[in-house]
Amino acid sequence: MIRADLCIIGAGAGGLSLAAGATQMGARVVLVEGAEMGGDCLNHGCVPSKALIEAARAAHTMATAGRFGLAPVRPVVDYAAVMDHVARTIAAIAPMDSQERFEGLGVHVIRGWGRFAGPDTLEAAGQQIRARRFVIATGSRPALPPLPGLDETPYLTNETLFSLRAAPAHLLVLGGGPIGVEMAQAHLRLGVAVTLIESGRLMGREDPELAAQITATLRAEGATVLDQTAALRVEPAGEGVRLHLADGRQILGSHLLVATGRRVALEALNLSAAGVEASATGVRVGDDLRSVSNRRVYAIGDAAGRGQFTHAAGYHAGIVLRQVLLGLPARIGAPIPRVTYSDPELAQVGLTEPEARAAHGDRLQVLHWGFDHNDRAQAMAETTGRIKLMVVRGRAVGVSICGPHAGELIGLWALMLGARLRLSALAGAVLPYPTLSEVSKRAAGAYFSPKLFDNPVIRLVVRSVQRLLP
Ligand SMILES: Cc1cc2nc3c(=O)[nH]c(=O)nc-3n(C[C@H](O)[C@H](O)[C@H](O)COP(=O)(O)OP(=O)(O)OC[C@H]3O[C@@H](n4cnc5c(N)ncnc54)[C@H](O)[C@@H]3O)c2cc1C
Ligand SMILES: NC(=O)c1ccc[n+]([C@@H]2O[C@H](COP(=O)([O-])OP(=O)(O)OC[C@H]3O[C@@H](n4cnc5c(N)ncnc54)[C@H](O)[C@@H]3O)[C@@H](O)[C@H]2O)c1
Repeated sequence: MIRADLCIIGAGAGGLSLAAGATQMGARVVLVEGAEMGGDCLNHGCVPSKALIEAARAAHTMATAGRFGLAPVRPVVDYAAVMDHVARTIAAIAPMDSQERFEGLGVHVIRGWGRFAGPDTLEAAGQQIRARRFVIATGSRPALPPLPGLDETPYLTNETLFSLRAAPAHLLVLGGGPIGVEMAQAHLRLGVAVTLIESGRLMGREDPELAAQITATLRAEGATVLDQTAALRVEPAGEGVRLHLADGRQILGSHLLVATGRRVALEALNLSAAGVEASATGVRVGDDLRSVSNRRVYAIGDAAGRGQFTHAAGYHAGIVLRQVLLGLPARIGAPIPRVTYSDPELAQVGLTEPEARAAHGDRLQVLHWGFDHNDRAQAMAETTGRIKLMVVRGRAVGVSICGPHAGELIGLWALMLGARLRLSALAGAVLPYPTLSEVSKRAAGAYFSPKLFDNPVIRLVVRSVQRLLP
């Protein structure tokens, strides 16, 4: 029997953050991992997808160099070599998440699938772990749609896509969320024919106007985007797959990528033995991330059902660390930004315009600023997109950005919303010229422009003061 203060199940983004913090603060920590150290983000998620996107961006820059007066070249793509870049990127980051590093920090790492044997006991790799507190950090897996024929048809998910060595001739992407959109555009730019099939609206969670910009860009780059399109069934067809659509059309592709959402990975845990309640979206927890039915148990990251992002998992780790190590209260509540790494990028923090309108009605003011009015974006010849600020009484309640490096720009707004800063704080700040960050300042400034300019009272005051000045 191994005894510990804290037993963490899952060595992904959330579990590793928590293990590193807890052991360095003096707790006895056991970390249980059934598959690869680093979890989804490192091995099958953020890291490989962003490495592929960067290769695709380089190809796109070459192909569109004409905008800078350089002869555009359509690059010869060595898909296997691109996947080597993806593998090298994972390998470069992996040592930070490795068993050796965590053992060096003092964590007891057990490689095996964890399964509860009671309210305070977990079994893994033939060992029993009794801990004061357990943290479920088991992440999520691809959710497969109930699509007739899928079982008999070869298909890819994010868990197998990055192992391909030859470029698909025609990639069918089922699902137009962040995974589908990012992987569709990356493949398109690497010379692959892409058809994206989405049953609803592409990027359905995002601001409709900005999401439409992404759809338009994908189409302009050559993708076939079939939104509001239901797939009826799928079947193998020679070396590839045939998708039957509800409208009677059939699409033939060489590969099918299923990107229709994620389901939390809780099956292996035998939660009932520990009396831990869960739903389809995750372990049932309060804002303190503590199980509502077993107070020894917490859940973080995708398993907590409160947003599926690496930075959310890291944030959750901090919330639990405070409670289980120091016995202090802590609750989630910070605004969690999200970014889809399409080009242009689509970033969001707080409420979208429809959400803000529903919550704040007539008190809502929506301010815009276009990247076409930004000098740096002009120099980069990347002027597509805009920032939208949802403002209530001088403070932003939500920010949506579609444009170059939107993911870098949204960080400032996560701070503005999290610290409840007024727009005047940003409008009064001096930002370097020429930077993309000026779109944020100009949008904030737009809140004050009507109050300062075209204002008869201000004009009267200025005229009076001017008469008095020597
Ligand atoms: C293609 C793709 C791209 C993504 N891109 C981004 C991005 O750009 N930015 C972003 O913020 N997020 C991104 N995400 C989401 C991000 O990967 C997840 O939100 C994040 O990995 C969640 O971390 P986690 O710690 O909850 O789970 P994971 O990182 O999934 O780790 C869970 C770990 O638990 C292990 N495990 C499961 N069950 C057990 C068990 N019973 N016993 C022992 N071990 C177990 C698993 O093997 C796994 O290693 C992406 C996801 C995908 C699929
Ligand atoms: N850049 C990032 O931060 C990033 C990137 C990738 C993934 N992620 C995380 O992973 C999560 C999962 O991503 P995802 O894109 O798989 O899921 P998602 O749930 O965000 O999107 C899935 C899409 O598939 C569609 N769909 C579902 N069933 C379908 C069917 N049968 N036919 C056609 N379309 C169908 C849905 O309408 C939806 O638009 C994201 O929500 C996000 O939290 C984040």
